[in-house]
Amino acid sequence: MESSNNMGDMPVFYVGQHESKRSVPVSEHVLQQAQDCNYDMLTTPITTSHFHSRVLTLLSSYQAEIEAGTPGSDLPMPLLLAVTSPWIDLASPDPVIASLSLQVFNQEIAYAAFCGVGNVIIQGPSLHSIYSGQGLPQYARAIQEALDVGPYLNLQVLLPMTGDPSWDDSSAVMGHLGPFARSEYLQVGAEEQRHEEKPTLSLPRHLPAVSLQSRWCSEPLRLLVLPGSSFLENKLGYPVLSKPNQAFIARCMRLKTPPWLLLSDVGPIPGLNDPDSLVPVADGYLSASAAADAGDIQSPSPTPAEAGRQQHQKHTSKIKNDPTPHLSYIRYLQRNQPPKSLIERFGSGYQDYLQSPLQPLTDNLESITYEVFEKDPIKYEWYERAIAHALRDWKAQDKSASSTSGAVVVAVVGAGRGPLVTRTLRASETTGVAIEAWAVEKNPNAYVLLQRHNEDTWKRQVTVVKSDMRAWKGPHREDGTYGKVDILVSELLGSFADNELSPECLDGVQHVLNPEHGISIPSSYTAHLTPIAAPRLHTDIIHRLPSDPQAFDLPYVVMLHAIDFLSTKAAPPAPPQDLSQQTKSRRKTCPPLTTRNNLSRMSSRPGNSRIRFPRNPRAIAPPPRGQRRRRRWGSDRRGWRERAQCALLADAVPVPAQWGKVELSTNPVTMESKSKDMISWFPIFFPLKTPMYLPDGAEVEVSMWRQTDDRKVWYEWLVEAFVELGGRRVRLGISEMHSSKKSGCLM
Ligand SMILES: C[S@@+](CC[C@H](N)C(=O)[O-])C[C@H]1O[C@@H](n2cnc3c(N)ncnc32)[C@H](O)[C@@H]1O
Repeated sequence: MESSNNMGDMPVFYVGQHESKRSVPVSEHVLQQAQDCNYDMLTTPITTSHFHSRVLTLLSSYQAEIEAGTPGSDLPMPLLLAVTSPWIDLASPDPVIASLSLQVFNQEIAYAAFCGVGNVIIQGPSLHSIYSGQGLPQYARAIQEALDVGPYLNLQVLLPMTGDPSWDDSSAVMGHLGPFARSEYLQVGAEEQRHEEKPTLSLPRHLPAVSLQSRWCSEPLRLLVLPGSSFLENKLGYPVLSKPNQAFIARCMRLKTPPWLLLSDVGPIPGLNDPDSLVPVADGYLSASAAADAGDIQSPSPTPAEAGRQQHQKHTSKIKNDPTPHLSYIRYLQRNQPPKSLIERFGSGYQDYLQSPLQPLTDNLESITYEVFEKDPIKYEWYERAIAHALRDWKAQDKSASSTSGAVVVAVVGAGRGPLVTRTLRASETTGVAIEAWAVEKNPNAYVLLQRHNEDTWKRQVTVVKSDMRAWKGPHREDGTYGKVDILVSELLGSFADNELSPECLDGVQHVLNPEHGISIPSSYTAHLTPIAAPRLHTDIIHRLPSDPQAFDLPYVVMLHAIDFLSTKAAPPAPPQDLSQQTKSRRKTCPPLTTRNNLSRMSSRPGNSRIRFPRNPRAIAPPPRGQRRRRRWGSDRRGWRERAQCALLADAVPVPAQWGKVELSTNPVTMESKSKDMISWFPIFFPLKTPMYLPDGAEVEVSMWRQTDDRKVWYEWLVEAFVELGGRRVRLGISEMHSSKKSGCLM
């Protein structure tokens, strides 16, 4: 499809067409017509209506036989030589219906596999079986069996977006086997509920709460079904989607693997009866009025009669010239997606991509890695501001400097290829405060570049030292003594504040700091932690297990994307921090936390931390070093009676560094306001081998240890879940103890 936009920066929509009662077999001609209309995919039923009638006849004669006499347990089940459809009920509590459905299903799968079909869409379990749990295991078993029958098939299970039957827009499938289940197998109340069950699933006309939408975005969503009933009509009678539905689609389309869109029951493929007719291509170029939002999005979903009337009106309205108005609208949405942001463009290859944390202390980074760091459009700018701020303060407060010349001594420790040195020199120039600049780097290859920069760019204003900062004695003076440093600039903040071992490194260089006025930039930093659901990441790690049995015992650096925050309750504001205290110590224990997203702060000090995620978040003072800290969080109430999928413990960190008023943050709650577009750090993700299921409102308690021995540093983590029952706190589950000792960071 041509476009005036740069399509490389736009999400791509793959749109298919589905007719639940497709009468015409999908021939080459049909495919050709669909392609001409600008559809990317087409569904084809594996069964025919003739087959469906045969199964129903078979079932009724079998049931008549049962009524006529008592069937022996050895009576053979109806034998089927057939294929399947959405009218089977794999999760039926009635063994006859379940068995019949399974036979039909297996035939369908086997035939699809034989035909070499790649993707099979399977009706999910009914809402009743989801709610009651009845039949779900046998449904899961059937899917497992299907995977064995067709190991190369992609099975796509259709599920309702919400468990509330009022959201469910679909009409009951004629001849569905479910209602034939015998009453003795149904749980009390199930019969009454069953008429509400809608065996199709789709984007409802009115979306559920944002928290539930987020949950779906964290799932491996492959297909988004847009039934005709999810569309509204605007003033001109054109089908359009409500604003929330547009927003949800836009959000899904920005996922690393965006789902395909399936337009369901929005009319037939046009022009099939007239091979010579010219079918207009749905290219998405709609007039503003044709694509204008509908005014009344509160109107209920149409009844079948309403839907029929609407269908009729469509044919008589202005849109009759567009035989595929729904497709035209979706293509219009595609054309009008906002271009990708800076972070989306930079991070497109990194989204949900698990990486082992770098170890810049043991490994010598390559030039290309430094190059990636240096692409950050914010970090270096903010450092320069902070350094300028510190220099101005120095002058304003008339503090004595550590150099013999009176210049303020600034040392960049861990200088890499030198971007912070350049920024330091620039800050000195703009503030007019003279400095004596030092650059310390242990990577011998980066050291070569630093020397070259000093010759070519910095006009020999910098003294470059090749040394581990822990072994550096400070600025070497002509008389053979070692001086002190006034401002120590470092950038050793890993994803969890210290996976680059900044505590160890910075502890080892503290002795060079001017004891009276010396300051560190950053002056402090804080790690945050929050429980998340990340089913895609979990699956990814499972796939690594055959080649890496320790795959669950490793924290991963990852640009989190398709995840869901499990606790998003508001918490009381944090008490003010004493920044003057923080200027001397770069690692204050964290203040009590509280943010909109309940990200819990952790100190990056070595030692143990125990964090609970409370039902009603409370501020809790940090404990003395080495002791446990307790915090709790509650999982959100989502109005979804099922349990939350899994509580993978979580990252997060963003390590906000703070100098004066300058802060960097990768905390999702504050990053926009503090350092929008910063791309330097991704969070770290602590996986759980066995995901924990959390009912609404459960409490998650996290214990985390930062362990060290003489050689390395590693983490250990464990998660517990609790619920309150009759006023008592009951443990629901506990994870394995995970430990990254085997792949710890070498000191
Ligand atoms: C994350 S990189 C930052 C580099 C540079 N400041 C930048 O922003 O591009 C950290 C640097 O610190 C260096 N480094 C790490 N530990 C060190 C240590 N103990 N002594 C000296 N340099 C160290 C690494 O070699 C690496 O060049």
